Amino acid sequence: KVYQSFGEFTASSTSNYDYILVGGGIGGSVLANRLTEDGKARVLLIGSGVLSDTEGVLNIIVPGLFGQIDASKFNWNYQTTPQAGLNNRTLTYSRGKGLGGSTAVNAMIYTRGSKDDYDLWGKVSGNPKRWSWDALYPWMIKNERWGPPTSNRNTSGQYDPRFHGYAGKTGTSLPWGGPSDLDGRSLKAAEELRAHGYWLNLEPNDGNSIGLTWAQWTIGNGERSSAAAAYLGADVRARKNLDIVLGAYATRVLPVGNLARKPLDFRTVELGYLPGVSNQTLRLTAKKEVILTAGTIGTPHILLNSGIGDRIGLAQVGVPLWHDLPNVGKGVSDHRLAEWQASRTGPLAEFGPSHQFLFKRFEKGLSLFEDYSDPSTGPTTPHAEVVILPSGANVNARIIALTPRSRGSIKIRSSNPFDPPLVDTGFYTDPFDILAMTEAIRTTKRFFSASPFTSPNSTSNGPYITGFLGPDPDLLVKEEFESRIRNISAPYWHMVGSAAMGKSAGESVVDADLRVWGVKGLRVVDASVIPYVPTAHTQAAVYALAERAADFIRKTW
Ligand SMILES: Cc1cc2nc3c(=O)[nH]c(=O)nc-3n(C[C@H](O)[C@H](O)[C@H](O)COP(=O)(O)OP(=O)(O)OC[C@H]3O[C@@H](n4cnc5c(N)ncnc54)[C@H](O)[C@@H]3O)c2cc1C
Repeated sequence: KVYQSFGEFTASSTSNYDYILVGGGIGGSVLANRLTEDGKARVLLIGSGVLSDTEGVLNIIVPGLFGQIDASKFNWNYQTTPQAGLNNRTLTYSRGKGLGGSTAVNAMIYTRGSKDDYDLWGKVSGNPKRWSWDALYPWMIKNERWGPPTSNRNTSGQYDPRFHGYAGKTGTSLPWGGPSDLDGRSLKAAEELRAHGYWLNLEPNDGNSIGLTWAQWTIGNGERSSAAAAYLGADVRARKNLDIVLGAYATRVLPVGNLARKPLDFRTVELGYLPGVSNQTLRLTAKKEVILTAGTIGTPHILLNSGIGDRIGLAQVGVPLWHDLPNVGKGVSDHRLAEWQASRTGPLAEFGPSHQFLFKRFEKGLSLFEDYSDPSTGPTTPHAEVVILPSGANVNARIIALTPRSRGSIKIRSSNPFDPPLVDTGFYTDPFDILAMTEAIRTTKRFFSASPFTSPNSTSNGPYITGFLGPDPDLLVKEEFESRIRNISAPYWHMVGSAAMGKSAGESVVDADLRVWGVKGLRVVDASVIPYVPTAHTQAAVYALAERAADFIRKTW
């Protein structure tokens, strides 16, 4: 049953659930579906925020209306702390609030990342049989339902059908339109620059994403395939063993049973409304376990509010300590994005999403590697991504530095669980990262300097690219260039690692089974357990992780 309000739920609730899932994003939606599909376990999924059902909301469903989603309803709109690395700017940090979580508001780009990214999870967790590219690949396939774009255009030569799933839940497809004039030039430019490490990569999602690729999207049958749309359809909502409560906010998890006996057993969840609505709270205890699925910001926020975290940090804000776990909320990593533009001539006909992305690995001899070790996870891993986006008279390049060394944190500001957390992205606090962004911009500049863009005959009016508008590291003095980069850089909302998996409590928050170290009854299944940000947009990795986790959680019980 779906309870549309917390009030409706509190009137009839019982503690009759095997699993309580806290947060309705990817982790919550996937687990709610998979843990109830055999009809045996009873599951409660706690949706979040207020008015959180995303079903039937046109601006969410129609991919082209992405820019018009009501952020006041469906986004937490966290504010970061002033960022020293961004000239002390404070930024809004987006996280989805409705059912489907961030997949209801995200940009729908479908990229899995590199084989080496996933193999690192295996190394740091000590369990490569569970966490590695090869171990997770079947779960990527299980998640995916690939289909043609609704324009039914010819897409041959734009992907490799061997690397996709066709019977899963999340709809994926190539872009509706294309190839455009710009796409054709990009293909020729990649070919021309082969000796410099650019080429066409037929399939970006086969474990090696390096090259110019056709964009893939989590769009199925022309609609956004959010986690809620894909995993919580009418048939799933109708299951007798699944309850979904919307408009509830998890404040804390609490221990049950003998509080003098360690490890403490954290199977109780405390729920409330967001402040200003009601003071009513409700406590529910799961029979088997509580699974935090509240995302990279929500999950450490709940853990810290519960007294699970760094004892010194908790004492500073007056939260009683239940369990000292120093790494909660620490060591988060995220991509930084710079918008860079070139002006263009030629047809302006198509305004819409990008058709192509460029993933580039930096060449070995670059001077930045003389001073800094390479943080990339291995040879299949790119350092930079360029989302190529025609926009009126310009070509926008969304440039993403994919291998950050800087780390940020999620902390709590007070002992009031309703207070928003302190979100510190830590951008550009490690000097490598600004050099990496500089190189990423040079990568973009070189690409757009290829003859298909710049030769006098490339369009009837002259060159297609007529000039670079973005800050140019080869024209500006270093200080000015870097200051401009710090002014224009923004997060790409791919934060992970705030409750990272690892081999011990001294270095991580959860074990390879995603159980919180040192306590019982509590697991985390969301982006916060991913130890280092993959060199990709993160949703595909979280879907694979959640599918994998659903399977072993079910088998454990
Ligand atoms: C604006 C934006 C654009 C993005 N674009 C892309 C993209 O194009 N491609 C891509 O691959 N990735 C993209 N991402 C990232 C991707 O969507 C996330 O990595 C992914 O959704 C993370 O999944 P999650 O389950 O960990 O958390 P989320 O999807 O964030 O879900 C967490 C859920 O928990 C709920 N919650 C939090 N706190 C509480 C609480 N106290 N009580 C109850 N519920 C709570 C939240 O409301 C939310 O529903 C984007 C993200 C954003 C925000």
